[in-house]
Amino acid sequence: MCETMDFFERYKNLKEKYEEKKTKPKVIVVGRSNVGKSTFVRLMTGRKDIRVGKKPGVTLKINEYDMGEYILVDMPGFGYMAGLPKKVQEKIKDEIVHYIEEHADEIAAAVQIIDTKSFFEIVERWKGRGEIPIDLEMFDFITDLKISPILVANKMDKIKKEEWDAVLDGICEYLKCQPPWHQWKFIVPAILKEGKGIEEIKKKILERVRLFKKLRGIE
Ligand SMILES: Nc1nc2c(ncn2[C@@H]2O[C@H](COP(=O)(O)OP(=O)(O)OP(=O)(O)O)[C@@H](O)[C@H]2O)c(=O)[nH]1
Ligand SMILES: [Mg+2]
Repeated sequence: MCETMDFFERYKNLKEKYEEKKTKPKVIVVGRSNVGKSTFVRLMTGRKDIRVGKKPGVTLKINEYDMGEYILVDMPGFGYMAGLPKKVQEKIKDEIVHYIEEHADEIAAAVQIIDTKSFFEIVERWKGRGEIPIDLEMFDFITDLKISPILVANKMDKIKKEEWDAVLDGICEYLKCQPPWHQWKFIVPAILKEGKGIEEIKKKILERVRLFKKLRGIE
């Protein structure tokens, strides 16, 4: 899928449409439950009322935060959520998918966060069951809609420093992107609970938002 990520072309096509409707671009934050989405949104907004928690399933609603240049959208997690029936989990996933489809033309970037250590274990478990791992399904879904991804490999404090490159290259392979990982500008290793990686992610968000606006003729 990496070869087909022609976002420039997409933005250009959208320009005409958006000359009429000049809404602020959105930046969505997606990922499984408990990967650190709200930790990230808290860091970005400085808002202490945003709940983060040890158990999966803390955020159950889609929350939008005005960041000035764009709207940051905190999403509930998809996948397992503590104490929630499967039916509710499915409903939440449907809401996320619906939101992304409905607003696809307004979304300048998607910050997809993974818990790097459990990512491998979960992907293998799903594959073993013959299912498409939900993280990979989400990445495909976003890039199929031609939304520019920023993949945050979070909780890198759980990985030994000398294994970082091999682990990040492994993620690339799962995403069907040729290693080495650092040639793909959309992958950012992070330790969000310590604020590490946040500046790099901010930079990438602003690059995408500004390009999106420029090509849409906003400002
Ligand atoms: N070890 C480690 N833990 C982290 C890191 N970032 C966040 N966490 C912890 O992971 C847990 C979940 O964080 P949240 O930000 O609530 O995760 P979320 O993705 O919003 O979870 P849901 O709302 O349930 O979908 C919290 O206990 C955080 O402190 C990190 O870089 N390293
Ligand atoms: Mg949350």
